[in-house]
Formats: sequence, C-alpha cells, structure tokens
Amino acid sequence: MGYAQLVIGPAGSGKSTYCSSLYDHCQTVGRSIHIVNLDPAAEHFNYPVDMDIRELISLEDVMEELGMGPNGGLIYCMEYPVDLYCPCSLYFIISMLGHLEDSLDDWLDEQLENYLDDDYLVFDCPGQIELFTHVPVLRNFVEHLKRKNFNVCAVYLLDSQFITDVTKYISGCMASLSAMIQLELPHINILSKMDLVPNKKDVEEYLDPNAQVLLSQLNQQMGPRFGKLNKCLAELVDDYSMVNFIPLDLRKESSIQYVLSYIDNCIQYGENADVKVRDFDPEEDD
Ligand SMILES: Nc1nc2c(ncn2[C@@H]2O[C@H](COP(=O)(O)OP(=O)(O)OP(=O)(O)O)[C@@H](O)[C@H]2O)c(=O)[nH]1
Ligand SMILES: [Mg+2]
Repeated sequence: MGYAQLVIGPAGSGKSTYCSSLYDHCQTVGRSIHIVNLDPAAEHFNYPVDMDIRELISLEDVMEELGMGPNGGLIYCMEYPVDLYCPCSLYFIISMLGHLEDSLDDWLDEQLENYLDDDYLVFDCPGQIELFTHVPVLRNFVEHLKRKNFNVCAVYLLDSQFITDVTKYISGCMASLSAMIQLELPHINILSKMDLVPNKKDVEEYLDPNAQVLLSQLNQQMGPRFGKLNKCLAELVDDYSMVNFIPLDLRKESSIQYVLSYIDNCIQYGENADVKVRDFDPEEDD
C-alpha cells in the first residue's frame, strides 16, 4: 500500500512552496517522503525532485503535437511555459498532458519500480485549474494510482489573500468543489500563506463558512440583480459542508505538522504500521 498527496490549486497558490516545506519538515522529523513534479512548465525547485514529468515532455512531443519543426518547437518549449497566465501556455500544458495521457501511466509504472510498497509520494501539480476541473487527465492519472494500490488524497491550496474579498473566496470554493467532484478523492482544503494575514480573526469566519454570512456579504458587494445567484452559491457551499479550510503558516513547524497529520489521517497513513507493530509485539506472544 502506497500513500499519495495530489497537491492542486490555482496558479501561484503556493503548491511548490508547500511541497518544499513539507519535504524540509519530513527531513527534520526523519520521515521519508518523495516529491514528484507533474508540472511540465516548472523551472526551479526548492526540493529534490524524485520523479519529473519533464522527462516525458520532449521537444519531439511538442513537434509532433503542434506540427512544428525543430526550431519552432524549441522556441515554443522555451517561450510559452514561462508565462503561466498566457492562454497559449494553458493550451500547451493541457494539450501536452492530454497527449501524454497513456504514456503518463506507463511513465508512472516505470518510475514506481524504484519505490517501495509503502512509500509516500507528493505530487506537485501545475496551476491550470482546468486540469482538475475540466479535462480528465488528472482524474485518469489518479485512477491509475489507485489501481497501483495507492491511498490518494487531494490537497487543494487557496491563497489566503483571496479571502480579503468574498467574491474571490467564493470563486476559490467553487474551483475546489469542482475539483472535488471531478477527482472523487478524499479532499482537504488548505488556506495557504497565513503569514501574510496580519489578523487571524479576519479569516476565522472563512475557515468553516456560514452560508448566511456569505450570502449577506455577497449581497453587500454585488448589485441586487445577483441576489438569486448569490443565494444559490451560498446554498451550494452549505450543501457541500465539506468546504472548510485548514490554515497553514509555513513559518511554524506546528502548523505544517498539523496539516500533515490531518492528511495522514485522511489517507490512513501509519495505521498499517501500527498493525504491523502490534502483530509482531513480542510481549503479546509470551
Ligand atoms: N509569504 C508567503 N509567500 C508564499 C508562501 N507560499 C508561496 N509563497 C509565494 O507565492 C509565490 C507562488 O508560490 P509557488 O509555490 O510557486 O506557487 P505554485 O502554486 O506552485 O505556483 P504554480 O506552480 O505557478 O501554479 C512565490 O513567490 C512564493 O514565494 C507562503 O506561505 N508565504
Ligand atoms: Mg508550482
């Protein structure tokens, strides 16, 4: 049985930074963890990359997919992935990952041969939310992981700066819900970059949102003609009472530890180990 976190969330929400802090934390506490880069556009890493999807995306792939010659393909590779907000870049990532769908599974199988049965993998995903809300590539990837006997959970990061504005917060919630429904995985929402929130009290009401409060805030910000829509949105958040957030402050080891324990619990990490220990408890045999 393997364990995996799929770290998702909008561009710039802090996924790669979270992965690197998690890695450092695990180093400190002497725990083994492997970080996988699933972002074909990533350039710099603050963690050792154990598996790297960029090994799969070669110039040949781009040339074949986009019908470009070697020079055009190279320029495309070099230029577009840099600007993640560029629609062409979005197209690039989605089309490349879509193109890779089958080979992604084969690549994973090949890579997993180097790992042990109970290894813990953390997948640092690209920030194009369409990848987990619209197209099935990540979902299929997750299904493959599950077939490989992995307990997987989605870790959705939302930048705490989003919640200075209730409309942005609702849009973050909707994207999270959409990922939750599309991926059908145990799902944990994290409010990232808490060090940038001066007063923690400001965010408290958003951690476990109350539909009525959200509704009145939305109505205050938006014109009366959005009243019905706001009511539906607030009800939706309420219906899926799973939309709550755990705050994460990377400056504090205790905060990282809390989030990690929460996730471990969700994917039942450690439970098997307990069983194994108990099974071979010499005192019990006496
Ligand atoms: N203050 C603060 N800044 C953060 C934190 N996490 C990330 N950042 C900053 O936010 C920016 C984006 O962080 P990344 O970790 O690259 O975000 P990402 O989600 O991996 O971004 P993409 O891969 O582009 O989708 C960087 O400038 C980080 O330094 C945090 O906890 N606190
Ligand atoms: Mg990243």
